[in-house]
Amino acid sequence: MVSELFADSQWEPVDAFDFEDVTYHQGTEVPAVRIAFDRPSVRNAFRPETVDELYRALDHARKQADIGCVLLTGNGPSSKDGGWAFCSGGDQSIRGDSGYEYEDDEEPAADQGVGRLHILEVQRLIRFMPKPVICVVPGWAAGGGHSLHVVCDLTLASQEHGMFKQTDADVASFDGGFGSAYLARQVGQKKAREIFFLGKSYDAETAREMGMVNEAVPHDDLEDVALEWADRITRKSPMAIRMLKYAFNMADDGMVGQQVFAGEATRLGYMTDEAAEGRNAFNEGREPNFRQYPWHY
Ligand SMILES: CC(C)(COP(=O)(O)OP(=O)(O)OC[C@H]1O[C@@H](n2cnc3c(N)ncnc32)[C@H](O)[C@@H]1OP(=O)(O)O)[C@@H](O)C(=O)NCCC(=O)NCCSC(=O)CCC(=O)c1ccccc1C(=O)O
Repeated sequence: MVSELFADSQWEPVDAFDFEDVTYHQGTEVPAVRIAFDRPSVRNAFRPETVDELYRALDHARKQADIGCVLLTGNGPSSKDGGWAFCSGGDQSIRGDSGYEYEDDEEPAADQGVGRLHILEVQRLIRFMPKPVICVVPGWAAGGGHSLHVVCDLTLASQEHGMFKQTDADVASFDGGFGSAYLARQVGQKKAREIFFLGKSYDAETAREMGMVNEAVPHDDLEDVALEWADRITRKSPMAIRMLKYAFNMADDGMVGQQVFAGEATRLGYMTDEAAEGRNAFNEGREPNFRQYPWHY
């Protein structure tokens, strides 16, 4: 069993990968993928191997032209105590003095003498990928897991088990990027500071009222609703959804946000006759005739 909430008939495994710490499935009817942390006995805490696999799955999903939406979730419940989690952040049991350490000494990064903090690369991948990522929270979203939910485009949470808690300051960690600054955009400065400084736990309904969760839904319906949302999104114009995501990002992402948005605008520009005229004129060694194109207003 992948997870108690997993609907077998809706998904098939993505065969290209043989992951240990995450599961990766593609929709049978909806053009979406489901990527899930698969370490329920430690509340889906991530170790460097988990982050590598997560990155590879997300990057694969990013490049699939027939996939329009990513569901990011956590498998469960824990066979030890029945507890549910989306993700409880970095696995503290393998945290070294400068970051999280690989168990396998053969890993190229393992012999460089510093631990890994590359969950931030995953955050950037989620932020910049040209399709919505929905965080599906069946239990705890804590520490770096809380930050991951913050950076996702949308968050759906289990009414009964969804719990949100920022523990970074308890373990001397601090997400000074999206996990805090973008959170403040969602819930406001006072609440964001409360979440980090006090480290209180918030249930799904409270998190929704605060503005960091889109909807709290009955636990048993959580993945069905997530798939319905993915179905709804993927019936819309891919170009419009992509441009909207980048437009939403741009206000907070500075020149990088502008660059990402402008890159997509350039792609759209390249698709015009006007752009073809510029290219053809150069290749044919002649002056471009741009006078044939209107100055739109
Ligand atoms: C999530 C909890 C609140 C859940 O509480 P509860 O339901 O009571 O379960 P427990 O009994 O505590 O846990 C069950 C079981 O799981 C183990 N476990 C849970 N979380 C972790 C973890 N993060 N690492 C290792 N193990 C974990 C726990 O020990 C139990 O094991 P048993 O053997 O059964 O006893 C609660 O579990 C909790 O508070 N967990 C810790 C949350 C936490 O502090 N996470 C780390 C925050 S720091 C971080 O995530 C760094 C992320 C990062 O890489 C980063 C890097 C650079 C900049 C920023 C960041 C960033 O912060 O994002």
